Amino acid sequence: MEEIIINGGHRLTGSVRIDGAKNAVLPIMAAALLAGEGVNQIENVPLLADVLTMRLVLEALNVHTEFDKRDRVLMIDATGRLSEEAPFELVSKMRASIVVLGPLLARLGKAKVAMPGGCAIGSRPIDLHLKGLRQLGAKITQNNGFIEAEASKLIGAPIYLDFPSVGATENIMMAAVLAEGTTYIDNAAREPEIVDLAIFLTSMGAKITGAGTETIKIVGVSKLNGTIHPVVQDRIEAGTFMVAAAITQGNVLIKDAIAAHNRPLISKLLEMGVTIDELPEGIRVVGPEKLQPVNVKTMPHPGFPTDMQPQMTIAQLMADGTSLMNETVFENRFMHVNELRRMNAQIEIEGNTVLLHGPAELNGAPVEATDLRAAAALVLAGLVADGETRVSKLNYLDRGYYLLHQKLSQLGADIRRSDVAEDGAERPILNVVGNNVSAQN
Ligand SMILES: CC(=O)N[C@H]1[C@@H](OP(=O)(O)OP(=O)(O)OC[C@H]2O[C@@H](n3ccc(=O)[nH]c3=O)[C@H](O)[C@@H]2O)O[C@H](CO)[C@@H](O)[C@@H]1O
Ligand SMILES: C=C(OP(=O)(O)O)C(=O)O
Repeated sequence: MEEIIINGGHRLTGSVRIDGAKNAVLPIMAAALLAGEGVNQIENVPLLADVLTMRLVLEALNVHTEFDKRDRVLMIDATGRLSEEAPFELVSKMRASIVVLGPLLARLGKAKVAMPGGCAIGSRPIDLHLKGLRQLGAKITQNNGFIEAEASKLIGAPIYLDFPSVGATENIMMAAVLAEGTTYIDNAAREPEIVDLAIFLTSMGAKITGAGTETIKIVGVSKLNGTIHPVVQDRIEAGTFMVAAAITQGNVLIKDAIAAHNRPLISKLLEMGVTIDELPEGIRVVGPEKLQPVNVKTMPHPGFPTDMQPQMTIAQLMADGTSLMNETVFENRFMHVNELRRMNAQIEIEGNTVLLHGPAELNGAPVEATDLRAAAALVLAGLVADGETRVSKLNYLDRGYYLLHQKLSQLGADIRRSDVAEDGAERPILNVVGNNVSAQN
């Protein structure tokens, strides 16, 4: 069983480099399907399990890919004869693979993608994706667990999203870039990853304005070409390190972090008494002796990100008093709470709100991750717990963090990753070469 083993109580100091964003690279990899000519060169690609899964999805669609893991460059050549079917085995492994639906439909006039199903944090329907694609003229049916979409021609249209869904905005954008005429997406998602996707598509030859605002305008073009694109920095990984510094009375420079992408987190950490300096070289975070309690509500961007909610609850637990966390985006994103209770945390759940009673005196314990950000939160809890914490089910962590344990160790945490073999002996699981992982797929 792979575990991260942490002995809490160490101050974090130094600087840390953040990788490219998972939530930007996945739709960008799907958008590469739109290039009928030329090869796409995606740079700053994070070495994550989800990236490897999306690469398999592309290869199942007959796309040729080459991944230079040392330099983090992924070449995607979608100029060959593509298949329209994204298989169940891969889509069921990663919900985000649903974003191949829009580009496949635009490129081939048809697509068959397995229904992604729910996941631990919520039921996560895709009705808004399908409604938008239908408004562009697609005929969509659901048969035997697959979504089948067809359109001899996509035609631009005004589309209003009932909720600013990130995935629906991306799927619709990627279909509309090759549609005839103009599409407006109203109440669009405004996340920085939407902006990065729009930059990528524009560089491929698409005509998009308004990404990052609530109305995105897309004027369809007849073809798109391959381009070169560096993936934007992962604001959630950056935010996770900001919380790590805040709770350990640390002093950490998050290199090249983009403050504008983490405004809601910065604002809440300042309220808690954390010192934050926005410098040309990044964001410096200095944790105080005592954190002040603070109430937080998750919202679509530019609200407080749900992907930082579990990590933020650790800062709230360490604060001097009771804090509230209200989760409004996903209906089941408090699964880390039961594990934290095993570490002696005093937490009450009332509907979609938790009351976190601080300052917690956390005890190290064996705990299990239940989803990606829960895994990160448990690692953070281990940094401030008394004694040894062992976090298992690291497959969740590997979806979104590359060598988190190594980066924390370089900042002074007592943390290691092990694979406990049959004979009980521990051995490192990742074959690390410099800042690279070899033979991971
Ligand atoms: C790969 C990726 O980028 N994942 C991110 C993306 O997920 P994802 O794109 O799945 O998230 P959405 O913004 O679509 O979902 C937000 C809410 O809208 C609901 N909804 C969504 C679509 C739909 O058709 N119908 C519907 O009801 C969902 O169930 C959820 O309650 O944005 C989420 C919200 O910031 C993040 O937590 C995820 O990390
Ligand atoms: C929920 C997340 O991702 P996904 O949408 O890929 O499950 C996340 O990154 O926290």
